[in-house]
Amino acid sequence: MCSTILVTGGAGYVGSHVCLALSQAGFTPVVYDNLSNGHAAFVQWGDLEIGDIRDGARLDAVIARHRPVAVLHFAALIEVGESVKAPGRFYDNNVVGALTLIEAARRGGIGAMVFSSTCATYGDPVYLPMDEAHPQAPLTPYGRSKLMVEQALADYSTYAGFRSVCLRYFNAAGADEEGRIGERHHPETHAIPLALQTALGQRQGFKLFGDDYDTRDGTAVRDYVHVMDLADAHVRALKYLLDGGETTVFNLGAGTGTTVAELIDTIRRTTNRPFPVETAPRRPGDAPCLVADNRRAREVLGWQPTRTLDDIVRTAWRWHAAEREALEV
Ligand SMILES: NC(=O)c1ccc[n+]([C@@H]2O[C@H](COP(=O)([O-])OP(=O)(O)OC[C@H]3O[C@@H](n4cnc5c(N)ncnc54)[C@H](O)[C@@H]3O)[C@@H](O)[C@H]2O)c1
Ligand SMILES: O=c1ccn([C@@H]2O[C@H](COP(=O)(O)OP(=O)(O)O[C@H]3O[C@H](CO)[C@H](O)[C@H](O)[C@H]3O)[C@@H](O)[C@H]2O)c(=O)[nH]1
Repeated sequence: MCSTILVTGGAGYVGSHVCLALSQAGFTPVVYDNLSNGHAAFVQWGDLEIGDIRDGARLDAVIARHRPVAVLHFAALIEVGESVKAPGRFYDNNVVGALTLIEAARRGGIGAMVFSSTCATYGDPVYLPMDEAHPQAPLTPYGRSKLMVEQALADYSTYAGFRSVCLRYFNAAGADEEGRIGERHHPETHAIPLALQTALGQRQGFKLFGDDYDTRDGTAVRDYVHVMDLADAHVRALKYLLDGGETTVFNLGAGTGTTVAELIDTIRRTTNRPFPVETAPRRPGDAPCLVADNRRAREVLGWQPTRTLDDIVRTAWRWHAAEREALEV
């Protein structure tokens, strides 16, 4: 089997790791990315086609050239804080872009898509852990842009026979075991890379946002899932669709909650560097606790997250330390 898969946003963090997993599973990824936040050097397992998902004609040409059998759609603007400042950019890129892509896929004879959604579509938790039936009330334009695409995909399935799997990630983290690719966001807002860059001396100190939450140590709880476990789930979701599976949604989280204080302890232990941490006010829009109920992905896809928080921090540390070294050369 060497079916070609169109991977939008495949030059970014999660998409590049999924390309690695696709190639290991015998698929041929073709990355479609405008490189606004991606890196050509992350495209190592197939061709790179530079283009924007809002450019239907360019998509038509790429689909005609490579004849993919399905689309994995990662391309999006992802910064939650930016989305509050510039909602129009997010709706244009994430919603108009997704609709343009779906239409191009259909014109090109593609009948299935795996879509990167997020736990941010749930908003504040009503109950924990959160399953896929949890109410969806996003707190930001970013989360709402993702929910709108989920809803459009549901209608495309019902009324046009275009099948999809929406994968709602919790906190993607970690890196390729061999250090070939990793997390490189500009600007970086995620806790793990920021703490590791502080441990490396690239940042002054780590700001811990809020120690007055109603959690076991007062800091916010998140569900960190290794990016290669996420990648494995994408390959499974793709095979599910190629086998004729019907449109559905899965949570992708490890199912375990970690507080920010516990995360910092793990990072200090792994790096063996006692970097400075300063408590700061809560970050606006942050939920106190987000943990996935991942039973559905386990049962339907046979998915099993196998990497621990230690694996996440170890692989991320290796990646960020190598990035730091590269800067010194
Ligand atoms: N990182 C996380 O923890 C997380 C959590 C939940 C959901 N997600 C979702 O996963 C997906 C990937 O996230 P990531 O962390 O890898 O982000 P990323 O910024 O590293 O990757 C996104 C990629 O999409 C490309 N892109 C953006 N807009 C484009 C456009 N209009 N046309 C073509 N390419 C475009 C960027 O250049 C980049 O390579 C996103 O859809 C994001 O919303 C990520
Ligand atoms: O410098 C920092 C950065 C983060 N945090 C804390 O660490 C936890 C994790 O924060 P991240 O920014 O790493 O991740 P989020 O949970 O905010 O974000 C995740 O969920 C978002 C939606 O809520 C988006 O989907 C995003 O892409 C995804 O990583 C939060 O409690 C946050 O307040 C800090 O204390 N200091």
